[in-house]
Amino acid sequence: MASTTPPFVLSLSHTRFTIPKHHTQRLTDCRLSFPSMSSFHRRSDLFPPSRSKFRRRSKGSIPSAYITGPASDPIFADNDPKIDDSSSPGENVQPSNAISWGLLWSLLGQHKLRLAASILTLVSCTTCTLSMPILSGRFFEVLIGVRPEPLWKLLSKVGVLYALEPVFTVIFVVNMTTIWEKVMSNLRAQIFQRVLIQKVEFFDRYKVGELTALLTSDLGSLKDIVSENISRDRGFRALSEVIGTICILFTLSPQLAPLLGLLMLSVSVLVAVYKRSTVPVFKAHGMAQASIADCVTETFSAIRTVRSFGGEKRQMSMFRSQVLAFQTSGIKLGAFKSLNESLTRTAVYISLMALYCLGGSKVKAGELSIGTVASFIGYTFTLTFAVQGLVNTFGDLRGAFAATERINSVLCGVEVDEALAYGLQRDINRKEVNDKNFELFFVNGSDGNNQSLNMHYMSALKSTSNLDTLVWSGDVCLEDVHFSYPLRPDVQILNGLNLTLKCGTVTALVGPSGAGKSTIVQLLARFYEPTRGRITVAGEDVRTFDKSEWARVVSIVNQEPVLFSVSVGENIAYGLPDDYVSKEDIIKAAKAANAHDFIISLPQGYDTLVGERGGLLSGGQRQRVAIARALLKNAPMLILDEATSALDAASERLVQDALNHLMKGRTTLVIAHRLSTVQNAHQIALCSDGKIAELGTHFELLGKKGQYASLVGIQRLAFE
Ligand SMILES: Nc1ncnc2c1ncn2[C@@H]1O[C@H](COP(=O)(O)OP(=O)(O)OP(=O)(O)O)[C@@H](O)[C@H]1O
Repeated sequence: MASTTPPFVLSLSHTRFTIPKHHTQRLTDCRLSFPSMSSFHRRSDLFPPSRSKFRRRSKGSIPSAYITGPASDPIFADNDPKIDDSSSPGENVQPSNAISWGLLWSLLGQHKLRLAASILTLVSCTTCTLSMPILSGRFFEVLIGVRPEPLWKLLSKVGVLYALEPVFTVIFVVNMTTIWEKVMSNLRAQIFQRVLIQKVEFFDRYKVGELTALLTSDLGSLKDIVSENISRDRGFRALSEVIGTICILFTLSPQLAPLLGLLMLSVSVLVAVYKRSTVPVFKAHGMAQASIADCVTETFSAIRTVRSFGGEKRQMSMFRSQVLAFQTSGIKLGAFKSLNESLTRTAVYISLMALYCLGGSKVKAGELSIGTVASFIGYTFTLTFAVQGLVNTFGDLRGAFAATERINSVLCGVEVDEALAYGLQRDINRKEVNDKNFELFFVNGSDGNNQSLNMHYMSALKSTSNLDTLVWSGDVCLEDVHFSYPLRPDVQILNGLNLTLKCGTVTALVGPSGAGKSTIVQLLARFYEPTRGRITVAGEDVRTFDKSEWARVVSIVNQEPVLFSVSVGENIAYGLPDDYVSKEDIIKAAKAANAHDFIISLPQGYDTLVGERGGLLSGGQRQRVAIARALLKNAPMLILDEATSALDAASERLVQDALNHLMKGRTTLVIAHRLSTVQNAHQIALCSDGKIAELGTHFELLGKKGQYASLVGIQRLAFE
């Protein structure tokens, strides 16, 4: 389909941009962080739109289109996921846990050598520790002359143990810390990725603060389970000491050991029963903490609104109640913890008393040597600390389990956006990708924890058509589209909507507030999928393309473009987040977006930081940076959702100029309340009651004297 310049587009034929002949490797060196301007390199191509160059995947690369059902000429890799034709995406998907034992094992499995070293050193330092009471007993026996061993020999053995124990401890702690830090980094990356690939409705459901808490405090308590439990009296060491001590006690005195063993068993049962009752307290504490984070995030992200309404006192009072709730749950938690410790101590004191009474009488009766009782006393103390430490560890474990359950309940898996996850996983798996950027997201032996979810998405691959080509050359059609938002399934927003966005032309979408215009944008952007009907491009259902591929062919500029808190240049370069972008290309894009002049007048030019969400720039400046970003992206389809409505007349003119440039030759959908701004569009669609009620050019619709004509009349009156 031929591309035509809309009549209202200012002629910019004098502006021409060179198209670099070569294509640089896409994704070869993915730039996930934002390098400074000086490190930007050449990108593959640049605006203006040219259908002769398609910078995306070359033929023969990984296929990107799939359909369910039989395929005439399927081109797919053996390891592409398939489902039988009867099941649709999402059907029969078993919720899978974000954190599972399997995943933890795979992550730990990457550190086999270190694990082996840890186990060896754990056994060694426990052996040292547990040998000491035996030597102490012998020491007393040597002193009172019942043991014929030279004192210097005994002392040198003690000296060697004292020297070795700290060395083994250091090796054990260093190895355990290293393993767990690495495992946690992997896990954090996995969870981040898992959140990132959720469907958009997931983000409608959960607040940013809740999601932040998952990745910070909840994963933090999982991290603490090892970092806080590698000291002598905690965790594995405590466990090995308890087991070792009980074994030694049985060897030393089969008569005394059962009593102490029984006492230990009682302690464990008591503690276990007690701990079961504390799970809700841990959960409540975690949730109270998440609420605080939530309140803080909400307050500071809306600080201007808070200021403008004088809402400080209200926010303070909200914060106060969250903090008090956290405090109450913390105190309750503390009480449970301390009670737990006291219980342990009391039980161990009882065992010591039992030892004094029983052991003492056996020594008097000549059935037990004094050295053995002395060793027993030493072991009872070892047990005291070890059992106490174990109970603390169980407490931490409870917290970690509660946190894991929270993470798993939020990320239960059924809301994963498979069309996104699948494409992303394949991009990451591609050989060209710089592995260093993604190594944290890999788990040995599997593609992370999303593999099974993706197995339900697609069946057979139909074509490898270049999506870029399709969008540059074909119409985009909404066919009998029905839609209701997942969080409000009863409210039908679109009701059999049909609309064709002709290739290379401008379609304006107008209509009363709440009619569903922005919803159409969200569907075109594939933030949501239609509940019935379909969206096609050049006749192909868009659902047959993975979403990351789709994202590359659609640019959206809306009323409130979001900038990242990096430099202006880096924000523009975000148009091609996977590519290196040269400074010249950025400047070229900025010039075309009427942004260059204001950018160079900023203190550090293109390196000037724009502040959080671009707050250090004016609305018009933000808008032009967003347009430059879209120009750099050079996507064949463009969506302008009220892109100029928040601007004053001067800014609007500059932005409109830039937009006209951007729209040239692209399939464009413009949403505007001010009808004067869209009257030159190739076609105007009036959306009402979830359908397109009227369609035609400005004059055709005026001639119909329908809803559009009356809207124009109302706006004209308002203007006059
Ligand atoms: N994420 C969401 N979840 C549930 N309902 C939503 C969501 N977003 C929008 N809606 C609802 O969908 C309906 C259509 O909203 P939409 O934003 O598409 O209208 P619009 O025509 O763009 O309105 P306006 O011109 O005022 O921007 C509204 O009733 C709105 O409340």
